[in-house]
Amino acid sequence: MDLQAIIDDIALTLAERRGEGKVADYIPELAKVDPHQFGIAVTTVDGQVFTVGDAATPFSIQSVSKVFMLTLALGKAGEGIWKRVGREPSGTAFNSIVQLEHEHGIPRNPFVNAGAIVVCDMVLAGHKPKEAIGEVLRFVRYLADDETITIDRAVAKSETETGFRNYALANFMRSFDNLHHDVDHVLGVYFHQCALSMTCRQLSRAGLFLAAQGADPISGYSVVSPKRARRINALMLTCGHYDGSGDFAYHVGLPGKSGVGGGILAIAPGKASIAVWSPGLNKVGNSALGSAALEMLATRTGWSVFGA
Ligand SMILES: NC(=O)CC[C@H](N)C(=O)O
Repeated sequence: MDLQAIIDDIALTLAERRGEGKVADYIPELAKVDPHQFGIAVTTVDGQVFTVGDAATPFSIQSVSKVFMLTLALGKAGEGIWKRVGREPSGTAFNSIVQLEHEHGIPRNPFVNAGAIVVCDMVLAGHKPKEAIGEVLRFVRYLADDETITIDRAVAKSETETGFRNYALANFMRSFDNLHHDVDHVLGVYFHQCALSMTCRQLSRAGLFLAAQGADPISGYSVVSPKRARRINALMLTCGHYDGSGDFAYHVGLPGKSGVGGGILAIAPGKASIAVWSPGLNKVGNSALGSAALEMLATRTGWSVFGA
């Protein structure tokens, strides 16, 4: 299979649709991003990397970071985390507050904002916010084997100034005792993790352990157990695209996690880790062209967890 030819052709086919969708303008800093950008990076489990388009341009990974935070929290607190956050698809928007009241401050899953905020609270345990942010950055640099990855302070500041809904979610959960630290501290960690700035190439490399039973096939280091990798993939498949998760599974058939920066990390277990980026979002807040590109890639490679 000629992966380079496949992604070259996908980029060419989608060229005329560049700019489709709407950038996430509720975060002022993200509203400035040129919507015509588009990139794909595929890192295979045997260590080859294929890229096309703007795969070397850093972008705000936003909620894709929730996969790495969940991995960290599971490492720290183990399966005990599931007492404070669920594992079911939400069927609601990523920043929805309605379910939280019915479900007594326990978010549906770790990938909606409320769930990710609880996960931040877990990672914060025993740390000052700065140390927790440092831990996240170190972890992602380690996974991507790239010390140049940074957090975009302007994006973190922009969200701190305008993240009213996230403050509402956090305060609400605090009232149910499902946050154990200061709301400002927890959100400080949350906004900085969302502001991680990475290229498609770095992101696909960072996700590779999930395609390889939890061990980095390039360095040989174990990141998580095979069972844990399988479970994180299961959550990405069922919850990684919010109320678009069913649609993504139907069209792409791979575990995936999206972010409002327009990035998507998709995992083809046993095959490859794929990052796509295009800032224009569809109605549910997932990259419009990124989703289309992944559907084409999954179709042409036969990479689907539901059979070729
Ligand atoms: N879906 C997303 O990427 C949302 C993340 C964003 N930082 C927010 O909290 O709204």
